[in-house]
Amino acid sequence: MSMLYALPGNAAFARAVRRHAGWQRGELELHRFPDGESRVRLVTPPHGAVALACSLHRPDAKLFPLLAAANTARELGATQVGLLAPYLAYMRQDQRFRPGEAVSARVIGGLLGGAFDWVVTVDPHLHRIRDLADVFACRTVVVRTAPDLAAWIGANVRLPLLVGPDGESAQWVQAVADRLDVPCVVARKQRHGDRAVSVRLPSLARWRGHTPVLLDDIIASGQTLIDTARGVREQLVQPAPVAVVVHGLLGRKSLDALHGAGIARLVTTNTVPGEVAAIDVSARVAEALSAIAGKVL
Ligand SMILES: O=P(O)(O)OC[C@H]1O[C@@H](O)[C@H](O)[C@@H]1O
Repeated sequence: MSMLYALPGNAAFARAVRRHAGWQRGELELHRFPDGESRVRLVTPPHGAVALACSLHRPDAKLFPLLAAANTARELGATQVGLLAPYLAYMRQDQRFRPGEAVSARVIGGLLGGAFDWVVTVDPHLHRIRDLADVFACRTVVVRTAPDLAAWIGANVRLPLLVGPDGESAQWVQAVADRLDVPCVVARKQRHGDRAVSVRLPSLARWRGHTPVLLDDIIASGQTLIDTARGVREQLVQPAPVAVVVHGLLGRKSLDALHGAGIARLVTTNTVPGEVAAIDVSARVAEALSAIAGKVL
């Protein structure tokens, strides 16, 4: 029997995955003490293969409970302990940008790779580090969302022109464009700070009448897509752009700013819960989970 426990905030995604995979629900309780420490309890005794579901948006406070739960599952007899992290944090800090900086992608890979037998995640931000296996000591499985993004665009957007805001987005843009057989362009981005970017687009003149679809892997402050939308609208006044993103790490303020920048509609997958998380990737995540757990057994 395989069991899936959800860390707080992950219940809906875990439920959907369990339904597809036929895994049993494990109940997990998390208590925060007044001093900020936490206590984890696996209310349902673990047995067989165990997975913990925890999307690692705003990761720092989630990491201790996650490691404590993994350790406890193992101590109490789980035959394998895996992590289902629909969003994997810290992949963007993949080099020492300034002397003395931590390469956080390697730190998180070492930490989670040492605690879990395997990790299943969705479209991690792999750029300079090409393969999760280069930073994780355990097995890793990457679920690609291109089929889901393509299906949503195909069903909801008339005459799409895919627009990637920077070179890093090219891998996602190309994969979706190939599936839909639609045109795509990729802009150039310069980052000046956490919330300051400038995006330079190629000429879009030949795509008049197409609906621009801004496509990216992550939306955090929203500035990348805001600046891309501004550039697109200068060239293609109508129809207004839509934005399709894998991981929505944004709050209400950024959402308002995106609509203010003229983005008609923004959708993300449900790797991070939120009001625009309309593209459900739980079925293929469930498939990956069962496949890796089956291999390890
Ligand atoms: O501009 P915000 O939304 O803050 O950050 C998201 C961008 O930062 C990049 O690493 C991502 O690939 C995405 O293009």
